[in-house]
Amino acid sequence: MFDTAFLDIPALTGAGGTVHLPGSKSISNRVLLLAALSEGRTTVHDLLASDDTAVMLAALRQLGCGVDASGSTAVITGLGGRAVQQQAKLYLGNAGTAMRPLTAALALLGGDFELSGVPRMHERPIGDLVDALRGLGCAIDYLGEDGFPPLHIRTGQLVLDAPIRVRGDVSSQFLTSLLLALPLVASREISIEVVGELISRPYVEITLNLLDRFGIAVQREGWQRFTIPAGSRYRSPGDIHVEGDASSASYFIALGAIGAWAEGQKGIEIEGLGEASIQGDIHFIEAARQMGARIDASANSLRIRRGAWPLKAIALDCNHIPDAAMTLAVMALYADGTSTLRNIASWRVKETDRIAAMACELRKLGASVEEGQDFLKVTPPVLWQTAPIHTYDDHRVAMCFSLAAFNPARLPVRILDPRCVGKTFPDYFETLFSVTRTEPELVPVICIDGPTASGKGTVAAVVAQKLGYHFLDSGAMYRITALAATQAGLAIGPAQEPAIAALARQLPVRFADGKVFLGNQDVTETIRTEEAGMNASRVSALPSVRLALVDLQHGFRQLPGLVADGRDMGTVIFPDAALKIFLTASARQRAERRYKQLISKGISATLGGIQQDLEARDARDMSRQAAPLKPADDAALLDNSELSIEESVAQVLKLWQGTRPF
Ligand SMILES: Nc1ncnc2c1ncn2[C@@H]1O[C@H](COP(=O)(O)OP(=O)(O)OP(=O)(O)O)[C@@H](O)[C@H]1O
Ligand SMILES: Nc1ccn([C@@H]2O[C@H](COP(=O)(O)O)[C@@H](O)[C@H]2O)c(=O)n1
Repeated sequence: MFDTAFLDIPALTGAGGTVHLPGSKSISNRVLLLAALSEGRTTVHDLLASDDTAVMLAALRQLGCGVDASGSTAVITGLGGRAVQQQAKLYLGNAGTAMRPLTAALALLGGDFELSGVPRMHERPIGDLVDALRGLGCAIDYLGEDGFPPLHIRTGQLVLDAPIRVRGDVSSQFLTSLLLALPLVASREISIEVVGELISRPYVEITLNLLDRFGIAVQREGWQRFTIPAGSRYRSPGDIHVEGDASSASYFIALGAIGAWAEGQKGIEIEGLGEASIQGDIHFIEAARQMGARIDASANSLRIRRGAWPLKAIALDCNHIPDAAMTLAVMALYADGTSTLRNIASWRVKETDRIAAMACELRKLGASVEEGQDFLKVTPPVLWQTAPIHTYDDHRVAMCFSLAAFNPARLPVRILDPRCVGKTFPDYFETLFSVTRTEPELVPVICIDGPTASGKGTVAAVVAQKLGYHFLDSGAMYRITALAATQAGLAIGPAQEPAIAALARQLPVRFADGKVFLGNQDVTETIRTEEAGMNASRVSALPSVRLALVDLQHGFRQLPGLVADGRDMGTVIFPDAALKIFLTASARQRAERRYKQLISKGISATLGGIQQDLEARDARDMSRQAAPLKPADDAALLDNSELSIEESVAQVLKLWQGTRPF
């Protein structure tokens, strides 16, 4: 997951590859609750591991439920219809799929519970559900504003002899919550009557489908009346599989429709989700087809390719695909006219006011947008612009706007707070980058060159981490080559140059979990000695060795960007880098830093000896024929003798920001 303040996505030019989707959020949290209410153990496979499921699992644990979760599998030992803990304070983040059903279940079970969430959760209405539950005799108080969480639930006096009435036109989750919870008290037949037009019906269909899997056969009369038969009891199915998230699929379906693919590629393939899905958002494929996407669908997989281009503008009632429809709003940027998305009033009470949010952010890109209480009209930009995209702690806003990176103006897109995708798709951006491509020159590179122990590696690694970029420690390549040569019995010098270059071309180097491997050998520490540095300096003076390592270094230039440190990053390897820094410090300072570094590792050294060594190494690096150490003509010079690491990093980031179009 990108845990950075922002993520800059370079302009993207193509898409192709296979996507494995995370499990559906809607199914995951419903299944967890049903498993918790059932007797016995349920093994949930392919469970979504995300912020929303994490809060549900934590709440179930607090209620005394057995939870053994690891990766995408969770074994739930159910409560069998009663909360073991009669008292708990549950924090439910921004997970509507946890807040609403748990409110209903705990109100019916009775006890003393407080349910709260993030500030936005306290702005999301729950009054219609509370009214319906109060009508049954449940005791629920508002701890803040009336109609909104946080809530205090106590034991009430249930009266179940009349049909329960609930509004269906604000959120279908109120009906879903009652349907999931009422079997707890179904000693007699219980009916629910929906007041108003029921929205987001496909989500209610998911609920009915899953209730059926857990032994509850709800009878339905149209979309107005639902009856839970007398004597209904939750029965664990034992094992249950969660299908891939259809709403999350929408970004990759759009990607297939927008991104041209290379000759011979099959477009975007999505596995684990197809026409047999029980999720309403699977109908997004029909909308995408209307816009021009070519989609081949089987029961459990989808293949998407670009069809009509530009996409065709649409006018669509999106009530049946409320979440995935946000993706259409961004696809509309690539359409041949104005697209209208209607019947989307429910967007206003989601993680954020999504109509307002989408309108505001689409305008930043240059689109003309008309916004109504329940519709959005999007006309593509005449002139594309770029600006930081605010994401409102809403995972879908963040994921949708990544698609703007295909803009014809080839502008990068900045997504603020990319971590918010953790709600449903923690690895969204990694997955995106694994199936997109761009021209190498569009992948930004920051080069930090300079003499030994100036702090290049330290600063470069922190800058890379703050930007979510890849990191190339090019010095390690020479250190490893020198080690490989020594291990092969080759004397480091011109006589063995062809043999060492041959070794370098095939160097079996691997970087994993902060470690460096030469073949299967962990050489992380071995290459860090002063002797290894000196050998690296000698080997790096051999021109054909340098040449042999060029492709390996170019290979690090991957989406979304690269920070590379070394001696010739800006002058030779990445001459087109967007930012080049030449980082220096006085020889005395550098010797002191290296001295402290070695002493802290338990390696004995003298300050004088170190200063002599590093000056000798710098002299050789600067005087060699091939790619000598020197600032690139367009490099910014940064002397950090008097700067801390944090100050050096801040300086680099400031210079970097100066190169960005945001
Ligand atoms: N202001 C500073 N900026 C960067 N590093 C600093 C600073 N002050 C102290 N250091 C320390 O200096 C030491 C040397 O830094 P680092 O290894 O990053 O240098 P380098 O230039 O990459 O060296 P080499 O070229 O030998 O790999 C580290 O222990 C680092 O923590
Ligand atoms: N781009 C580079 C990087 C390093 N070298 C040589 O390798 C030696 C070790 O580098 P460290 O950054 O790990 O200290 C260095 O002294 C250089 O001789 C290089 O030539 N080009």
